[in-house]
Amino acid sequence: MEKLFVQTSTHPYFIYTEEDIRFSITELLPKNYSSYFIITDDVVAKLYLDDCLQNFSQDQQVAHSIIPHGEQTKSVDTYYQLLTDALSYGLDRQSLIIALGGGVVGDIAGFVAATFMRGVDYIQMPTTILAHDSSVGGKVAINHELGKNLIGSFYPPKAVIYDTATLTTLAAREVRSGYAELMKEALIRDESFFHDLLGTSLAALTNDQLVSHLQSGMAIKAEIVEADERESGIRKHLNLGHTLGHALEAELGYGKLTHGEAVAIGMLFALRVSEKLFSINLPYDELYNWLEQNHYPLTLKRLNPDLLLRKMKSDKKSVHNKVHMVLVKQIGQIQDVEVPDQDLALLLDTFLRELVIE
Ligand SMILES: NC(=O)c1ccc[n+]([C@@H]2O[C@H](COP(=O)([O-])OP(=O)(O)OC[C@H]3O[C@@H](n4cnc5c(N)ncnc54)[C@H](O)[C@@H]3O)[C@@H](O)[C@H]2O)c1
Ligand SMILES: O=C(O)C(=O)C[C@@H](O)[C@H](O)[C@H](O)COP(=O)(O)O
Ligand SMILES: [Zn+2]
Repeated sequence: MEKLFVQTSTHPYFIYTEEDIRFSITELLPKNYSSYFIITDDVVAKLYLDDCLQNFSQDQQVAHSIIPHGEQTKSVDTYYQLLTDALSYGLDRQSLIIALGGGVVGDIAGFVAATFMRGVDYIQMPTTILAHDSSVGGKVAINHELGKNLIGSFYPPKAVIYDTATLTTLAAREVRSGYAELMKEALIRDESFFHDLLGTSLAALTNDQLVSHLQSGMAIKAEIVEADERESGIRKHLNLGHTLGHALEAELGYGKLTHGEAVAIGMLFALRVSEKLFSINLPYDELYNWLEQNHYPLTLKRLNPDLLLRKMKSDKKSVHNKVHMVLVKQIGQIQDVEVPDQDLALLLDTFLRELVIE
């Protein structure tokens, strides 16, 4: 079993990664809890809920709630429903919440844990490639119509239990989505990882490749969140591609693009802006070609740039209503830069012309 340690301001935790580890949850928990509340979505429930329930004996109190799959579920309504469920199941402060699913389940279940009775323990059981990122670091949130993850908290889990066997059932689109965040981690920290990914065909991905990429990605993520848990400095680097990415997700309607697809377009934009503002050349074409060869959607319907800009300003990195973008000086060298409105409008307009179809 692979074990990665993460220190936080409140407690340390481990990320356990292994095939079929979903059958050994209770051995990895820090203590016995008064009750267990599994939160999952309808797709994951059909595949893996029974396997998780098998971990518990008859005399343990275990409840579960199944939420609809997809980004639209990361809403205040679902959040409220989950709190109601937790209350009606009789959860108390010694209960454990188990987030079984992708980033949507992880983010909303984590936010329920952060706020139920002012905070109860929870663990992450990621089941998507993308959730190698979302399950680590304790950012938990729900969306607002006006922007992504605008209601949330920093609330680290007590453990991350990552069963890589569950990734075999992912749709190709979700594999792509997860690889966008791996590409992001490579761009911000590790040039050889970046070239390794550029040489990877997602259609021909082997299990060994996947596991090695996940280990590299999680090591980068863990190192950054340990150094800057609450995003006052270098954690912003993990937001590469997200300023435009999140704006696209909200403006197009949650779930139209997957998070990773939106971040992929956002990373291309961040590279273009970096090239212009720093007068340098970056591997834009290499990234674009890799995304195209792996069938990422790289065209967009016509969007109102003013509305998109407004959404970019609702990003949590904005200060005094000015957009801040995470930019690339060279692979592994990242800078958070305030981009003046006029420059941004011009750069966005040019960029969108390359991508927009009628
Ligand atoms: N907290 C963070 O640090 C952080 C980091 C990155 C992304 N996120 C958030 O994560 C979310 C995206 O996460 P995601 O891409 O995992 O999306 P998701 O949770 O919606 O999962 C994608 C789809 O795959 C299905 N699925 C999940 N596991 C499966 C499996 N093993 N087999 C088959 N189908 C499976 C789900 O039902 C869903 O339909 C976004 O809301 C994003 O904002 C958060
Ligand atoms: O962990 C982080 O920090 C990240 O930025 C990881 C991102 O991949 C993730 O999408 C995160 O939720 C975005 O954070 P936000 O603060 O912009 O909502
Ligand atoms: Zn992300």
